[in-house]
Amino acid sequence: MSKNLSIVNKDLKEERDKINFNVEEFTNWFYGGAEKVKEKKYIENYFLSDKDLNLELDTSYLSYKDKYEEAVRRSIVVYKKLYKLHNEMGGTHEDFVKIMENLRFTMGAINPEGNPFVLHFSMFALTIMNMTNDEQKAEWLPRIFNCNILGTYAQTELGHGTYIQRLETTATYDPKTKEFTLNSPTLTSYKWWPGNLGHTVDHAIVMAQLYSQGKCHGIQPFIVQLRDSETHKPLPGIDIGDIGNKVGFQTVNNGFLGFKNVKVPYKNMLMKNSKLLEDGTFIKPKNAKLNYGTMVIIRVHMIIDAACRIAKATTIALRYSLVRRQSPINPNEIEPKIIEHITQQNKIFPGIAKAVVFKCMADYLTKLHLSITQEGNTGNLARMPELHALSCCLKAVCTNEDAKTVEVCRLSCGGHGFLRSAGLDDVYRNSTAAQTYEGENTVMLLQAARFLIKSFNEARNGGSLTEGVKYLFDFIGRNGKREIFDNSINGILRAIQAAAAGRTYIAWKHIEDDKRHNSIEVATNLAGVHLTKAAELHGYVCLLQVGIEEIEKIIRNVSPALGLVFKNILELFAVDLILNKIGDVIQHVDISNEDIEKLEKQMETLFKFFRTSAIGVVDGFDFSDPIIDSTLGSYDGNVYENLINAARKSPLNQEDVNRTFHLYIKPFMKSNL
Ligand SMILES: CCCCC/C=C/C/C=C\C/C=C\CC/C=C/C(=O)SCCNC(=O)CCNC(=O)[C@H](O)C(C)(C)COP(=O)(O)OP(=O)(O)OC[C@H]1O[C@@H](n2cnc3c(N)ncnc32)[C@H](O)[C@@H]1OP(=O)(O)O
Ligand SMILES: Cc1cc2nc3c(=O)[nH]c(=O)nc-3n(C[C@H](O)[C@H](O)[C@H](O)COP(=O)(O)OP(=O)(O)OC[C@H]3O[C@@H](n4cnc5c(N)ncnc54)[C@H](O)[C@@H]3O)c2cc1C
Repeated sequence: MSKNLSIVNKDLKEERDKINFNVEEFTNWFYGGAEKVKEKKYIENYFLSDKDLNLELDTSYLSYKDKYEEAVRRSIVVYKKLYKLHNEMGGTHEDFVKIMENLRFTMGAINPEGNPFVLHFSMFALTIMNMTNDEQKAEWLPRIFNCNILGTYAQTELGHGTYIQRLETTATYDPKTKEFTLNSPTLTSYKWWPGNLGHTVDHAIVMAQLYSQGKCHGIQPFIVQLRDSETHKPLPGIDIGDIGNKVGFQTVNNGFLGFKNVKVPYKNMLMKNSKLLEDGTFIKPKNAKLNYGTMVIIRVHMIIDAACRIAKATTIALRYSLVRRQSPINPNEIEPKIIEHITQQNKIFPGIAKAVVFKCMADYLTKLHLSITQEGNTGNLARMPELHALSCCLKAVCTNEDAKTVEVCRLSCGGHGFLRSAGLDDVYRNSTAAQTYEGENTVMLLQAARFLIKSFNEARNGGSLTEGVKYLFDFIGRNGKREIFDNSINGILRAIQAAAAGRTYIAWKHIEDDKRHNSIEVATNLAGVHLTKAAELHGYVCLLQVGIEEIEKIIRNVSPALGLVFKNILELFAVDLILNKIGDVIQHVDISNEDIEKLEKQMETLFKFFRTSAIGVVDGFDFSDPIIDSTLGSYDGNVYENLINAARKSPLNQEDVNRTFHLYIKPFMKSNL
């Protein structure tokens, strides 16, 4: 960790002196090994030490346009260095991936309001890598990786983001000219939202309804050039621009795009899945949802992003809570560190546990995605629905928890948490954006619920279930009897499983009852609230189940002292979860008031143990000061010095008297109204 060289606040030093495990060992786990930590530090320092970035400039005070221009300038500095480093490292694909993984953190520090090139290296490149045939790969990939072209992923339209079957952009094929003609037939068919589209990129993957031989063949991806390679002027027929100010992501350059008779060559339709013969004959893919593959990959990646945002927010909140003193607990004693207030522990400690469990889930899901993709490459698509359901469910649950936790961290910093310099606002804005992009979270939960209902029917009919939903058998096997609660970690898991299965049953029954008077679709809509609750509970089941399995493995491989910390973290996650979901649990589990009181007591005991480890864990997340970028969360804990120094940098403080005094205030004060 690049630690601040200033003297560490004595309260924080005292906390660190009490840490009873090896923080570095935790860091090595979080980043996947000592070698990876070394790489991360090297890469971080390699980029952040570059004076050309001019990181001294606080971009939050700039205008909208200046912010964008500075973000582009900084990104180019970074990407030039990226290619230099890539060559130095050996220039392999793995080297590139290593740098990009580490840039995830570094880019946030360089462009706190978003990266105007993020889609090029993510959704644009991934779609071309995964949805093209060999010829197309050979044509496009070198140009993408050399940045000779810059691209984005243009799917969402003004009228439709969720129900992508109804996208309106058309691509009509003419076998005589071997070209597609792209059109935006209505205002609502304008592309709207794609990141980096407004003024940055010159190409896009455009999702459009394919028309050939007089028939519509559904949405297909096309590579479309939007701007001239020399002048960057929009090409004929292209109406393009920035969508304007947003809640966050100010420098991501989200854009709009309309087409009027834009010609695209035959070879630009991505042909790995669906195929169009030159004469216009359409050949269906093995599974129509293969064209949704890029969204699945990104949803999987979003779990680690959520874990990192929570890790960052809890690092800020905890460090601040260990140096901030307020309100004596015993009237005659000195004011304690605010972390001594148990409510403050309740705000921050479960968040730290979530970061760890989400990281376990991200690792698990990444491996699952890899194995299901490998199966897919051999033509076996059987597990695609399972992966889709799981990635939708966890994308929703983890980003919802993320936004909630980051906001609680902000509240836990009191007034100072509301300052931009506290560093929580950009984290929150990114968290809340993630609840919407890549599939709105309610919609994602409903997709997961479809899988749950199908699995429930399968279980009722004695069919087979995938591993993650086998708990539905237990529910059906109990035949209406409630699960008996036992206060162990596996007992908590069984209780959450019973709640998830019970809620799935309620939703299923709701649909079955309504089906008598309504279509299945209407009945499903009427059961929507139950369905989303069931999917959410299922997400928690997955998190706890994977958390238990992964943490048991970790405990076997780390020192006993760190093992105890992991055990503590897992229990914190589990007890916090069951207490938060107690209403659902009571409905389906035989749990007494005494059991609940015991859980509440257990939480207090867990807090007591975690009180000494917490600072070690957040230090172990290893966010360097430039990455944490927070007056309240810096390693040295000198929050008051940081706050006043940051305030002094406000543009208003660069002069004693602002011109508005003479222009408006003084005349107003002298006017006697
Ligand atoms: C501190 C460090 C922090 C670092 C953080 C870093 C920062 C982050 C930085 C940047 C982020 C930057 C940019 C964000 C970019 C954002 C991009 C986007 O948002 S792109 C647009 C995304 N759009 C969506 O996600 C659309 C959501 N809608 C859908 O996915 C589908 O329309 C929906 C809802 C799934 C429905 O599809 P539809 O075709 O209508 O399906 P049906 O209802 O007919 O049928 C559903 C059946 O299809 C199955 N299905 C659906 N999808 C899949 C799939 N992908 N795989 C397999 N199967 C699928 C589904 O299960 C149904 O099957 P059954 O009928 O039940 O059998
Ligand atoms: C920051 C950001 C970046 C983005 N980047 C990109 C990008 O790079 N490329 C791109 O193509 N798109 C991008 N998007 C678009 C994004 O993917 C969509 O906004 C998102 O998928 C939600 O779709 P929508 O806007 O149509 O919402 P809507 O579907 O209109 O949602 C509005 C409300 O209707 C509800 N609703 C809709 N359908 C259902 C249903 N079936 N059942 C129950 N409730 C329903 C939703 O739950 C929600 O409450 C971005 C969006 C944001 C905010």
